[in-house]
Amino acid sequence: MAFTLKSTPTSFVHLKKPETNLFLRFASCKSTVVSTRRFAPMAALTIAPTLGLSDTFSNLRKQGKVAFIPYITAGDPDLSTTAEALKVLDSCGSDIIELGVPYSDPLADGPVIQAAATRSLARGTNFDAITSMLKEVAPQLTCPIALFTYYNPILKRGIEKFMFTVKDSGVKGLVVPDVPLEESELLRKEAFKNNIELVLLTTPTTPVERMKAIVEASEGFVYLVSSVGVTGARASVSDRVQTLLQDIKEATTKPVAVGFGISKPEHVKQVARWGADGVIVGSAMVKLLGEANSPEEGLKELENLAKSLKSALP
Ligand SMILES: O=P(O)(O)OC[C@@H](O)[C@@H](O)c1c[nH]c2ccccc12
Repeated sequence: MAFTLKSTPTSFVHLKKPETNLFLRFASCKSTVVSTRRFAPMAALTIAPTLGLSDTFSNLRKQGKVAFIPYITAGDPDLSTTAEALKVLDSCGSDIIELGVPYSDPLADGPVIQAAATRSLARGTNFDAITSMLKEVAPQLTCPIALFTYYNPILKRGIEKFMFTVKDSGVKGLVVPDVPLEESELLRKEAFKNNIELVLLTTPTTPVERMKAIVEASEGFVYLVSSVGVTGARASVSDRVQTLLQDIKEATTKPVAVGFGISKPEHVKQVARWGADGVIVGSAMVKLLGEANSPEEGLKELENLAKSLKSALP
């Protein structure tokens, strides 16, 4: 389904007609004419439907590229800044954006993302406001959104209702870090019914047989948690990631993205060299956005970090 552009988004204009494909990125990063042929007059302004997670990775694999996947917390510092941040991250070349639903008991999160969730909830951010914002913004993005939520908010809303709302908002993927594999069957069924790719996570302490089952069940990509503990920027990425990636790639041809602790260009270079198909960066992004003196300052710093990490990737 092609979307008619309601208004030219600040960050991206994708003009597409059968005989003309003018692909321009007017971005706060920089205006890059990626590829252009003769521009037929009166081209219909349409946004091509966003690809899903798997298709995004297969396109990148064909180009020998590694996915840049930033994570931010919805509603921190506020939802309108989140909407702008999504456009900035998209225009800086993000391949997938992980958008976190703030939760009061984020067990796997370190202090930066916990604080972001607290600030967002204190402002009254809720699931309905997030999905309404996404319904407006997602069609303006070229990269897919993977919604990130803990399991409890899904159960509270009801899996079927939750999944329908997520699909209706234009989201293409879902990351649920604390759903036990044994309980994920219904979630996976509903996700599949709604054409949502449910991403599962494996960790350095996951037994090999369990890792194989997780990898088999995961859709879109496999999330490899790089280190034990909670989220948060680390000084370096554990070199255990190299062997963990090898073990997973012996078990599947599905793309594997690595997260936890990645915050610098040298980190993303290292993880890409080890064979990751994608790198996920959360806390370092969230800190800049949520702890800035103003939303404008936070968006500018977010853009600078996103550009430096993206340019460090093949
Ligand atoms: O923040 P980090 O260390 O860059 O890690 C990514 C992480 O933020 C994101 O993927 C995420 C946010 N909350 C989580 C909870 C569990 C697993 C992953 C996450």
